[in-house]
Amino acid sequence: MAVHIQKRQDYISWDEYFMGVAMLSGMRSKDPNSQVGACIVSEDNKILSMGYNGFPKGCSDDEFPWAREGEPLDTKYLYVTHSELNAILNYRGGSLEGAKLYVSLFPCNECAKAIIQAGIKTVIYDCDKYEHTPSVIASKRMMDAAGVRYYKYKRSGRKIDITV
Ligand SMILES: O=c1[nH]c(=O)n([C@H]2C[C@H](O)[C@@H](COP(=O)(O)O)O2)cc1CO
Ligand SMILES: [Zn+2]
Repeated sequence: MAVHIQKRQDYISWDEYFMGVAMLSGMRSKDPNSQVGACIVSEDNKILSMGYNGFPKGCSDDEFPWAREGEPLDTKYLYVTHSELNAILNYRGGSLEGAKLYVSLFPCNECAKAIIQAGIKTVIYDCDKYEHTPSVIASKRMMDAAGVRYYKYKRSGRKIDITV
């Protein structure tokens, strides 16, 4: 008689998988203060794109500034591309209509515009450390108006350990 072998039970969930991929992408960031990662997923759970915050192509990580304070031209803010925008721009396959975005930090107002216009319908975020800033308040206002759903990722507490 055939022996029935049960499937593994401790496999990671879709949410752990996609937020894990977003966080892993963020580990590529050179930003000394905030490493942000994003992962765009189709409605049927296929990964479409990933991104992290960094300077645009050709703009050297060693020459452009990483400072948070000082003259505007001497800070990172005028130069850095956010993880969500990078993930949207990295996708060359066509439409993102109806897609989901996993991101380790709540999207700012500029990313919210790109998310809405790209047709992304759901945002799953981890940290919301800038929730009281005008940028994030405006972001939520726009996503509410545009019908983009957003919800906080529920951390499972599972430690995902990969040795590479
Ligand atoms: O949605 C976002 N996505 C994103 O990639 N970022 C990036 C831009 C900067 O490199 C960094 C924020 O820097 P800081 O926390 O030091 O202000 O995170 C920042 C936001 C703001 O919410
Ligand atoms: Zn942004």
